[in-house]
Amino acid sequence: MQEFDIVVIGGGPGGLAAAYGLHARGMNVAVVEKDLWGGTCPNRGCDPKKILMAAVETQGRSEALRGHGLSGVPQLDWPALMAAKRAYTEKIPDGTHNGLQAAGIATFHGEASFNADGTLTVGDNQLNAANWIIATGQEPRLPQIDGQEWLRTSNEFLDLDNLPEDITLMGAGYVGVELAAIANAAGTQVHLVHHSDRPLRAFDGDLVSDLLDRLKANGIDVQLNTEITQVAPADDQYRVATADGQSWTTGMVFATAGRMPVIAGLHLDRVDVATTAHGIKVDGTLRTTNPHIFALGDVVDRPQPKLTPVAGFEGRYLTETLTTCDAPAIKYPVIPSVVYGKTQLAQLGVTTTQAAAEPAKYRVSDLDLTHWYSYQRIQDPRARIKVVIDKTTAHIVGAAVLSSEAEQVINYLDFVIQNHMGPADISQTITAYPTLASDLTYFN
Ligand SMILES: Cc1cc2nc3c(=O)[nH]c(=O)nc-3n(C[C@H](O)[C@H](O)[C@H](O)COP(=O)(O)OP(=O)(O)OC[C@H]3O[C@@H](n4cnc5c(N)ncnc54)[C@H](O)[C@@H]3O)c2cc1C
Ligand SMILES: NC(=O)c1ccc[n+]([C@@H]2O[C@H](COP(=O)([O-])OP(=O)(O)OC[C@H]3O[C@@H](n4cnc5c(N)ncnc54)[C@H](O)[C@@H]3O)[C@@H](O)[C@H]2O)c1
Repeated sequence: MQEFDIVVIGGGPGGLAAAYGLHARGMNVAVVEKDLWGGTCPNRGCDPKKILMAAVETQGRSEALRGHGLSGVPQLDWPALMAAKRAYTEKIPDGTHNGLQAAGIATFHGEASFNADGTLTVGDNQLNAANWIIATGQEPRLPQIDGQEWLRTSNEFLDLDNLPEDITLMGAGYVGVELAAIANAAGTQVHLVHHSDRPLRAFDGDLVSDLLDRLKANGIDVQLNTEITQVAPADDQYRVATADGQSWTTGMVFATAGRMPVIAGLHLDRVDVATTAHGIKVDGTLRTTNPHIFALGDVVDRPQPKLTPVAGFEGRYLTETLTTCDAPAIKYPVIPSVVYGKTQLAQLGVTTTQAAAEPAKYRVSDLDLTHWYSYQRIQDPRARIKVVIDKTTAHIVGAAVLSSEAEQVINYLDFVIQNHMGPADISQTITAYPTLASDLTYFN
């Protein structure tokens, strides 16, 4: 039996933030990882996706300027792009593992599973700890359809040697919309199929509608209110059938219908850790129903979006709380979410839906930015922002942004909101002109 102060299960961004923080505070820490050191984000999530997106964004910017000073459109070279992605991702697992070892954090590779006496088995190793942190993340959910075994996921998409000429994506959430944008830019015919009339529910409805219009304008076959019921092999392709009687042949079908918590192999029932369909139940201090077991990151059932910076924030929170007495409950700052692509959709703080429900408290200004100088300069085909302002304080408290630059604008507004500023405060600052930051003065 090997004894530790803390054992962290899961070597992704959340688990690693906690492990490094607790080790720096003098704790004897071990991390267990069953698959790739570094977890989803750098191996098969945010980072590889954003490497592919660099080519997508550049193509989008060039397309927009065609006839306005540029001619031709750069084409994606998939094998070269995949080589660039792999040059980054292939170093992640060893680099992460070496970093932990160099820091003096114990590492175990294998699937962690709790025993009835509260200890942990990892392969031939038995571990015991004063406290435990579960940071096992999420994995793709495969819808229960006829032919489920033929469905691929984002894991495979982000490592394809060759992209088929035609693909079908089942679900238009974050993953579905982003993979659609990548494949579309690479010249593939994309069918983006969503079962309801309202994808990306957490985002502003008008802006989602604008985004879907952009995807359609780029040639993506967006099908709403469409349920795929069957996928079957057809020669070297697949035949897709829907509940409303449609069918088509496609090169590959990807399940982009959501992700689910990775808890199956942990045997949480043996240590009285309660779960829901959305993940592990925790209280305000990220403590599970077992007082010595904490959970953080994607595997937790909580309303905050499941994103890398949120997992890292929770890791840093546990670093503080597990080394202090009477820690206060976790308090999240505003959390920006971005769906990436040639056109990006971003969201932060009080939503336009919340604002509409409390008209006495909030007002929303809806600005079409398409003809503003910043967007005309780059010929952005669609740019729009909705800013939520608290009527009492005149502070900006929320925003929804659609444009090829939304990721930048939402981060500026993040600082504005964190610093309790409104248009009057912004007008007292001087930013470089003409830039996206100098536009902030006009968002009132
Ligand atoms: C395609 C895609 C794109 C994304 N893009 C973005 C983005 O642009 N921005 C963003 O902020 N977020 C993005 N995300 C989400 C982001 O990847 C996650 O929020 C983040 O990785 C969560 O970190 P985590 O540490 O909670 O879990 P993970 O990173 O999933 O790490 C959990 C680790 O635990 C390990 N594990 C599981 N069970 C066990 C066990 N029993 N024993 C030992 N180890 C175990 C797993 O192998 C895994 O390595 C994306 C996700 C996907 C899938
Ligand atoms: N840019 C980013 O920050 C980014 C990118 C990718 C993933 N993520 C994170 O990963 C999480 C998971 O993303 P996701 O896209 O897998 O899930 P998601 O929940 O965002 O979207 C899945 C969508 O598929 C729909 N769906 C479910 N079953 C379906 C079916 N049978 N047919 C068609 N549609 C169906 C759901 O209604 C949902 O709208 C996100 O919530 C986000 O936190 C973030």
